[in-house]
Amino acid sequence: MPVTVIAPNARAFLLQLTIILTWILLYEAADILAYSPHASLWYPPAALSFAALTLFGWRALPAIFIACVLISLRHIELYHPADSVPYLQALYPSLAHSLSYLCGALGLRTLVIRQHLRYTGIVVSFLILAALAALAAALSGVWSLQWAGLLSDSERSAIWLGWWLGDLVAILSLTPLLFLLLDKLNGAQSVVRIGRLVPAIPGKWRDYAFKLSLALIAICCSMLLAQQIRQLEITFLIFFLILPAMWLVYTESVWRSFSGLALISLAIVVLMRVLQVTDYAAVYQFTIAMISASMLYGSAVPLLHATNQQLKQSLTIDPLTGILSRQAFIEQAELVMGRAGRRNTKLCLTVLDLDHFKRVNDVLGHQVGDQVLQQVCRKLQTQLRQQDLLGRFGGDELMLLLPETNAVEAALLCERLRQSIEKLQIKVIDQQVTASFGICEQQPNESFNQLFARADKTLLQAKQRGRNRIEIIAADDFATL
Ligand SMILES: Nc1nc2c(ncn2[C@@H]2O[C@H](COP(=O)(O)OP(=O)(O)OP(=O)(O)O)[C@@H](O)[C@H]2O)c(=O)[nH]1
Repeated sequence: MPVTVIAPNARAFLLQLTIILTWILLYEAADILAYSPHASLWYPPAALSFAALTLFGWRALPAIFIACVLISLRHIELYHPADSVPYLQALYPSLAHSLSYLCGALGLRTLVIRQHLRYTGIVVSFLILAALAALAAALSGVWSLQWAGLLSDSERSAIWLGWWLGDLVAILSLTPLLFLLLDKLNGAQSVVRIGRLVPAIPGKWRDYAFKLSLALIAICCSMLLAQQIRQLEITFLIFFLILPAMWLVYTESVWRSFSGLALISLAIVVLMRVLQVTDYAAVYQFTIAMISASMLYGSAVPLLHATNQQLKQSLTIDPLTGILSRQAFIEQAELVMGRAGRRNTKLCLTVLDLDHFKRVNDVLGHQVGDQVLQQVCRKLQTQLRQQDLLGRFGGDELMLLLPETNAVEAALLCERLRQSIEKLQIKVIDQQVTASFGICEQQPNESFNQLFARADKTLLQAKQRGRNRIEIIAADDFATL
């Protein structure tokens, strides 16, 4: 298949072009939803500016600035054709927007890079810096428009709050998804790699669609009621949206959660416009802001869950050999022994230890020693039944619990195991790596510790009697195979 290689310069140009076009497209979308001049219910270009400047730093500045200038010029031509606005002054709002978001984005970049922020740290910093950058963009934006002669003093004081909220709501609800999309576009090389930080959660699309539909139904119902009844209290019904939204975020991947969040915010702003409930714009804007912040915090839950799973796994499984850790082996062995006692069935515990393993390390090195341990464990595992338990007591000492097995059967199995270790053909100087086994059959009401102590003593016997051998205690007597 032919492979297209894009030169770095062409790649950079494509990136700039993509940002400019997307920015303009988002501006047009926001313009449809503007409810008063310079005040949108939700202003997506701000989200793109913040996301692109955070991910690409200074490199995204030209694209953002050019997009702003183009839009400012068009805005002046459309809305102030008669005014003699010097075109140079049209640069003020573009500078105000670009520089405000650049400061916020650079702040976030610096924190992520210098402080090695973890996921929740990134979320908290993002929320604070997004709010500050949006505030700076709104205040400098209205001032710049006044300086350019496009806004009066009274208009300036009337619109800065709506401007701020519109920007902030869009940033909180759309930037997380834009972080993921732009990072993918950038070959997962960006500073904020949320997609990498949070593990993927496999889930059915049908379940995701169900949760998302519940959220959309909650939005539609509450907003229709608000339109019909037209009472402020009724608009607060939208807060119930938090239930499906949090269900979504706790149980789905960040990609699905953040796409859902973008869709939820889009549905609210579109319905606000369609149902003509813009009188309650502030309620809905605060709802989006609160839901977004909660979903962002909530998206740490799958991460915590995955970390817990990893921790649990590392406590249960011995990382070197992949067999049960000592603790996990003892816990499971006690359960199996309890069951055997109740059912009155036979059970054996074997403790085995590699012979002269210290020599393997001394002669061949610790790394080879590790490989020998891994090889031995793999070999043992292939010869055991599903109900048998294999665990590492520590060092080169392993434990093997054999349910529903009497001493004779255990001895036969262990003899096969002993031979298979011998056949591994790991030689140290002139000697083969072998193992010694101590087998004990469980006595009535015997605890794990008591059984282990006896099996360990039996192993010692095998070592003293020459190694590479099996010793058994069937009842109270020693036997040698
Ligand atoms: N490579 C490696 N070596 C380990 C590990 N854990 C313990 N050891 C080494 O395993 C050796 C265990 O030696 P011992 O069981 O005391 O003695 P031995 O040389 O096996 O002799 P006998 O048991 O008496 O046959 C020590 O040298 C430990 O340092 C490990 O995870 N990896």
